[in-house]
Parts: sequence; structure tokens; C-alpha cells
Amino acid sequence: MLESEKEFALSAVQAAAAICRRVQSGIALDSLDKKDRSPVTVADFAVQALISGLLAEQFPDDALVGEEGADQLREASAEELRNRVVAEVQAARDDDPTSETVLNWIDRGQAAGGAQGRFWVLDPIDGTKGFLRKEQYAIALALIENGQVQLGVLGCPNLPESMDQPTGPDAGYAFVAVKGQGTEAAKMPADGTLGELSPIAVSSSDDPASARRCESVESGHASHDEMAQIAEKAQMTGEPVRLDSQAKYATVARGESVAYLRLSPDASYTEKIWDHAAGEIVVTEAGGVVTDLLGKPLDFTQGRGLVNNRGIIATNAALHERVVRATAEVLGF
Ligand SMILES: Nc1ncnc2c1ncn2[C@@H]1O[C@H](COP(=O)(O)O)[C@@H](O)[C@H]1OP(=O)(O)O
Ligand SMILES: [Mg+2]
Repeated sequence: MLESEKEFALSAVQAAAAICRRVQSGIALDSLDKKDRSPVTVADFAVQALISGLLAEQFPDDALVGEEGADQLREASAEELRNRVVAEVQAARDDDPTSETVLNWIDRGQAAGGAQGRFWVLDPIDGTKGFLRKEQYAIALALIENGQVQLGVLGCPNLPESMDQPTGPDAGYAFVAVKGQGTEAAKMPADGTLGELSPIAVSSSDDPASARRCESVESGHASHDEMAQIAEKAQMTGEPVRLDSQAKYATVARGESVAYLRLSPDASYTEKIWDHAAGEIVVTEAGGVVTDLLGKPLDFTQGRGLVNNRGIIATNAALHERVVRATAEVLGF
């Protein structure tokens, strides 16, 4: 089941990773100080256009819920940015789509989502801060049918074989999960190849003390202090590993960390479906569990946001109850 969708999603994410790597290699380190976000903006738009265009050709009846829209790019003052985006998309394809075609592909991603039918979900570059720092980021593509995630691919172009290793030219992994079929991983190095897919599984450890957990780098996205209190309450005493993007879900899926906690410092923040759909199935098909902070399953039927959920707890299953209980105690649920 979903064989052609799986093959499509893997190759689309691989092509997207090539765009990201090319754009990222042009980021001058001094631009980090100038807070120049243009590289991530170019790659964000170009990846959404590329994947949306490929989807329109291969699965024309499927809608797309993507993070980006083309309004900003259509403005007269955005001509230079627009030209860079179009050039990246043209370089990634055998034909030369016009500027209007590229903008229309981006706008195809403005679907509403919801409880019925079949649609794809795309975060073209998840973890934009990590992308700019040349650290971790992910291309996240998922397929949802009648509110259930059926397929997810995470492309992590900078993820090393283990988090203890530095990232380098050999880094890069793709993760793919299909409902009922488990999760697989393959090397996706900068040379453009995709290695053999092999099954991965979460850690079987139920010992919180020896367990490693992961969390956001950005304290604006996740409250480090409160998460440390939860971890302490759950007796997870190890130092957390911090990394950007849904690469966190990947580290849980491959057994490297046992838990990913996400608690926004802004209690009214609504998590977006493109930040979690692919990651959720990658973890659950590897044997893990993903809920919100109250232990409720993620509800993908509510449109572009996870309006019925708050925060995320993703674990190896064995430690899930313990983390949910500790969260309730610390947050006073
Ligand atoms: N206040 C917030 N709380 C939680 N997540 C946030 C917040 N603001 C932005 N984000 C999202 O966090 C994600 C990256 O998280 P991480 O730190 O795990 O890499 C981004 O997709 C970003 O969404 P957006 O792209 O809309 O800004
Ligand atoms: Mg994101």
C-alpha cells in the first residue's frame, strides 16, 4: 500500500535537500550576524514550489497544506527574491517553468486541510534557525487521509549517524514511515545518492536515568526551564540534547533519544500540522508514542493548526506514561 506515494515522497524530499544544500552552502557566516534571512527565504519558497509542482503532476487530485504562500513574492519590490526562487526551481527540474507557474505552485500549498479527504502536508524547511546556523533542519512531507497520517518522510540533510558525531559531508539521512509498515532510514549524503532503506526502532529502555532526551535549541519555541522541571520529576537526569527541527523526532525514532518534549513558552501558541505530521508517524511506526502534553493523541482533523492539542510529548513508549504524569504534576493539570 502507498508504494508509489512512498517512492514519490522520498525522491521529492531528496530533490528538495539538494536545493537546501546548494542555498545553504552560499550562506556567509557573517550574514548570521546581520540577521540576513534571505537564504532561508529563497530555499523555503523554492522547496515548496518544487514539491508542489511535482505533486501537481503526479497526484493532481491531492491538495497540499504547505507553510508558505506566494503573496510576498508577487509584490513588485520582491523581484530579486522572486528571480532567485524561480532560478532554484528551474535548476532542480529538466524544464524551465515560468515565474507565474512557480508562484502558482507555491500557492497550491494554501489548502485548508481538515477531517475529510486526502492531502499532503509540507514544511519546506523546518528549523529555519538551524538552517541559518548550518546545523539541523528538516524537509518534512506527510500524507493525511481522513484525518490520519498515512505516510511521512523527514529529510535531514545535516544529521550525522549519531548526535555524538560532528556534522560533515557524509551527514544526511532520510526517514520514511508508512502506516502499519514501520519506519525506515537511509543515508542521504551530499553527493545526491540515497542509500539502502533499513528498518529503525525506538529505544527499549525503561530506565529514565540512563535516557537521553532532546528539545529545541530556541528557548522561544520551548521553555527550557519548565521542561527541565518535568524531566527532573520524571527522573530523567541526563543533559538534554538540543537540536532544531523535526530531526528531534528522528532521533527518538532511531533510538538515540528516548523523549522529545515541546512546551511553548507561549501558552496560547497553536502548533502547526506541518511541524508534526511527518515526525509523528516516523516515531509511532518505529514503536514510539506521540501525544500532546496532556497525553492526548494529536488531532490532525482541525485544519492547519493542532487546535485541540497543546505541546508535544514524543517518547519510546516505555517512558511515555512517566513523562505524561510528570508533565501533569509540573504544569498542574
Ligand atoms: N512560540 C512558539 N512556540 C512553539 N513553536 C514555535 C513558536 N514560534 C514558532 N514556532 C515554531 O517552531 C518551529 C521550529 O521549532 P524547533 O525549535 O523545534 O526547530 C518552527 O516551525 C516555528 O514555526 P514558524 O516557522 O511558523 O515560526
Ligand atoms: Mg516548521
